[in-house]
Amino acid sequence: MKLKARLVTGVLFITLVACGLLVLNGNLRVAVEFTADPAAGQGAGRAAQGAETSRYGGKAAVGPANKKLLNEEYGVNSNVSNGLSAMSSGQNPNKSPEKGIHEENKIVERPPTVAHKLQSTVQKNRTSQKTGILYTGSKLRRLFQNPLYNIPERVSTADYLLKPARWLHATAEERKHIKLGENSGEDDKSANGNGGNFTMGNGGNVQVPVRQKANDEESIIHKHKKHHHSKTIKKSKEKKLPAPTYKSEEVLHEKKPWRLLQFGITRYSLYARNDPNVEEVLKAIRTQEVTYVEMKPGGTQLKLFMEFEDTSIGLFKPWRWPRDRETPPDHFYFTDYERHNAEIAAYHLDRILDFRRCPPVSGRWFNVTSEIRQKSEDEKLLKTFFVSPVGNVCFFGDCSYYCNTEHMICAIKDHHMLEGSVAAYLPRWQEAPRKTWKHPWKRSYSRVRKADWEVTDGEAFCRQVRSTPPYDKGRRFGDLLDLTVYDFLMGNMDRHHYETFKAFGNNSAPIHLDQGRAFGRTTHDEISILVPIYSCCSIRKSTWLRLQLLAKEDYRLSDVMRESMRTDPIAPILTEPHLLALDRRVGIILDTVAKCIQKKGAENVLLEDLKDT
Ligand SMILES: Nc1ncnc2c1ncn2[C@@H]1O[C@H](COP(=O)(O)OP(=O)(O)OP(=O)(O)O)[C@@H](O)[C@H]1O
Ligand SMILES: [Mn+2]
Repeated sequence: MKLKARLVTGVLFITLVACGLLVLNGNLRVAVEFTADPAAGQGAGRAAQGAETSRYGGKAAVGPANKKLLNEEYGVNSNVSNGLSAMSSGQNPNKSPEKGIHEENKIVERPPTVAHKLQSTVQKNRTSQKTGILYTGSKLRRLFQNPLYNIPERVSTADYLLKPARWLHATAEERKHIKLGENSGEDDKSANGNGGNFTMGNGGNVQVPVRQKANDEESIIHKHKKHHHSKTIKKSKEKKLPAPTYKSEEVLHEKKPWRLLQFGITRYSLYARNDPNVEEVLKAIRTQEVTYVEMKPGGTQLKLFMEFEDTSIGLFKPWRWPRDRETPPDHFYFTDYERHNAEIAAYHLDRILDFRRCPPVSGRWFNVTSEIRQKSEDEKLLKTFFVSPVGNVCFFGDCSYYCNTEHMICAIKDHHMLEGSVAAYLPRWQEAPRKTWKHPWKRSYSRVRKADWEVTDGEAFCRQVRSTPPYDKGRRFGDLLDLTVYDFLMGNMDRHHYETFKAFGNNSAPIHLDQGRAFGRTTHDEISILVPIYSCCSIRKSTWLRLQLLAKEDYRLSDVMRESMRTDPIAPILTEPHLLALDRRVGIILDTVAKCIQKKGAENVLLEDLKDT
């Protein structure tokens, strides 16, 4: 009770401070109300409304200053510029690139969550209280301090994915409607504040629910529990392990960064810009003892579930070939090897584009014997281990592609050491079920057949997509274009499906998973990935502005990517030619958009997601 009282007082205090800042800074960028794609939908409108009445929100003070926001204060040209020339234009001496830094203190970020506050001991040791990010390099720092990366996010209680997180963020009144003792994260319609307006499973021929993954995901948990806590888990329950029960005290005492990170998942992103748990989770992935390993069923190539000392789960993908090996030109995208370093680079890119839709991923060296083989009870996996003629420990596992002796995965250092990537795992399926959607511009995955979009007029195909749920309203169409930008930059042709959390219905950000086939070629830019942007002649405004920033010398994408990945335990993650390809591709996107704007006018091309009036 005492703790609860203190918590309420703390939150009230934050609200007061936030409101104070709003009042004091009439021309503040705080005024820009940011809902992920407010342009479009009722859904987003509802979210915004929710945010206004939320105790974190306060009324947005919209001032005339915001109108000048784009061209002056973001440090980008809001007039239509040629992408390649923007890349070489350098900085306008009249507009200080540092402006964002000086004004930093005025900017109200998403307020610290209660989960963050609970972690105060961890935060105390951080070098940067403000951002919670340990960056030393100047360009990345400058980028994240730019106002474009400090647009406040209006997150309301209802926007949090997990029930304990909603409870932590709720007012006393709202808490009455959140029954923590109950299991499912989905059933609590009263608490998610959407008035039953979720259109889950809404029809339309673009969406294709694919496969039930619950069993896959539960399996590691079952086996692990059986192994370590066999007394507490009854056999009869193994088939359908319930989601965790949440008791308020348990929630309040939650200290594990991986769990606190999950509490930060919202309708808009997997983590907040200032969430210190991201770095904490990366640190945990890099240093924690591996306690259990099992093959992840499903998917085409070998992946391992890995459980760590702190009970968190990671998804491991192994080193397959050297970083400078290019995908052979005759290789189909669907037969290409997955690259662990692509998964790591994709996480950094996602974050640098400010999407925050990809779970944190880190590289790590593992001892194949002591940290994989000896930690597994998975017979199917164990029987594939062997020692190669030169004495390296190898295995190949069980999967549909490349799981055979010809494609073995071998230790590449000291006979035992193997590099891999580990992605922080999303909340368990039972707690937060996800829906899988077919990407409308999915490739055919056949050597001979063409996909629909390849044999249909581009504009007509785009119109068809835009008139079909979930792309007809809400934020999803903008998200699809963001995904296009993301995939084009990485050269990822393997985006067949994407996932969202069911609890959010149609109006939520997609989760960026499975980038293992990205970063395959350095000299080739796969223009067909850009087709959605090209044939719809559309892009999200905030993304377009960020790309312009990343095209500038002071924020150059290759430089911030290099810097962002420098601290990874298996750095360098990308070779220089891959980094330089990123800059070239930024130029291509900006050129494509510039041509669209010339043809159709900015108001018809840019999807407004920055309300500035
Ligand atoms: N970090 C994660 N947390 C939770 N689930 C994940 C995570 N990463 C991947 N998954 C789940 O595992 C599935 C398979 O992973 P991934 O797509 O990376 O492997 P894949 O072998 O490329 O699969 P596919 O052949 O289906 O493309 C994903 O579709 C997703 O549902
Ligand atoms: Mn895949």
